[in-house]
Amino acid sequence: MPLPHDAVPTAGAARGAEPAGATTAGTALAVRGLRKSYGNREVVRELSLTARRGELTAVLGPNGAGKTTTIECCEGLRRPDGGTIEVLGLDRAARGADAELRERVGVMLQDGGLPMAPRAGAVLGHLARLHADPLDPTALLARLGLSDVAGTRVRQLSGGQRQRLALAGAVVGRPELVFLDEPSAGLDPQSRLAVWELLRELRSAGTSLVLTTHLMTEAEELADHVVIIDAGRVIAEGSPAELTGGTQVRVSPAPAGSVAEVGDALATVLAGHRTLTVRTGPEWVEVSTADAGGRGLDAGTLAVVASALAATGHGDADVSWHRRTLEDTFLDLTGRALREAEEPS
Ligand SMILES: Nc1ncnc2c1ncn2[C@@H]1O[C@H](COP(=O)(O)OP(=O)(O)OP(=O)(O)O)[C@@H](O)[C@H]1O
Repeated sequence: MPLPHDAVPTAGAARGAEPAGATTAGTALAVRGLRKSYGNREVVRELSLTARRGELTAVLGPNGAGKTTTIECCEGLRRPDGGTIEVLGLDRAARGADAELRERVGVMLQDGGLPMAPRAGAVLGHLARLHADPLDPTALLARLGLSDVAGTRVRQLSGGQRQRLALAGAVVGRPELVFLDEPSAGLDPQSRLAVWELLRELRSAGTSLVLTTHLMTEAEELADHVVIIDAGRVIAEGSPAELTGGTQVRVSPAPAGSVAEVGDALATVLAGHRTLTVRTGPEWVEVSTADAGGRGLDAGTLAVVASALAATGHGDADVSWHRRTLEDTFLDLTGRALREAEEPS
C-alpha cells in the first residue's frame, strides 16, 4: 500500500531524543520480579521480562495467563504488589514518571478504551493535539482504511474499525515505546496485514513495541523476541527461530506399526549421535538437532534416520520434513487441554 504523506511513523528515540535518566541503554522495558494479586488470587508471580529498544517483543500465553495484567502494570494502569518496572529507563513507580511517560509511551488497550460518543476523526484529532509532534491524523486514518468512517461515531464503528482506531490513537503521538494488547484480535485478513505493515514500519523507524497476541503467526511474522507466560510466570523466551528450533524429521509408523516401537528403535540406534534428539509423541516420532538456532536439518540427517529405520525393520515408515511452528512449541509448553481458572494460592 503506498504511504500517505506523514503516515510513516518516526519514533522519538529514532529522532535522537535519548531520554534523560535512561539507565539501561538498549532496554525499552525491564520487568523484574513482578507480582500482582486480585483479592487472594495471585495472577502474576515473580515475573521478569525484558524488551529491547527498537525491537518488537511479543508476549504469548493461554487465556488468563496474566498477560494483560502484566502489560497494564507496565502501562501504569495497575499498581503491582511487588517487583520493579523500568520503562524507557524510568522507574515506573517514581514520582513524575507517569507524566513523562505519557508523552513517550503509546498504549492500545484490549477493549480499545475509546470514548463512544465522538466521531472517529475527532477522537484521533484530539489525541494528536495532546502531543508536540504528532503524525497527521488524516493520513493515519487513510493508512488504516478508516477514511470513510472518519465522520462516524465510535459507537457505530464495527469491532475491527474500532480496533484500528485504537491502534491509530496509540501511535499518533510518535511514541518511543508502544504497548499493544491483542492488536489484531477480530480483524479481517486485509486489516491484519495493514496493521502488521504499520507495526513493521514503526519498528524500522526505531519504535520499541510490546504486544500481546494469541496469533502465533503474528508473533512468528513480526517478533524479534517472544516471551511465553503461563500461570503468571515466564516459561520460555527467545527469538521465534530459537523457540521453534527449525526443522525436524517426522517419522510415522506404517499403518500396522506402533509409534512407541519406532521411537524406541530410533532412540537406541541414534543414541550415538549426540546432536540428534528423538522425541516420541502420540502420532509420530520427531528427530531434531540439539542446536535450536533455527537452522534446518541437512540431507545427511535424513539419510541417518532412513538407515536407522531400515536397520530396525521399520523401513516402511513414513518419513517427512516438518518445520516446527511457534504454535507447536506453545502447545508443547502450555499443554493441549482447555484451561480452567486456577484456585487461589
Ligand atoms: N480486575 C480483575 N479482577 C479480578 N480478577 C481479574 C481482574 N483482571 C483479571 N483478572 C483475572 O486474572 C487472571 C489473569 O487475567 P489477564 O487478563 O491478565 O490474563 P490474560 O493472559 O491477558 O488473558 P487473555 O488472554 O484471556 O486476555 C485471570 O484469571 C482473570 O480472570
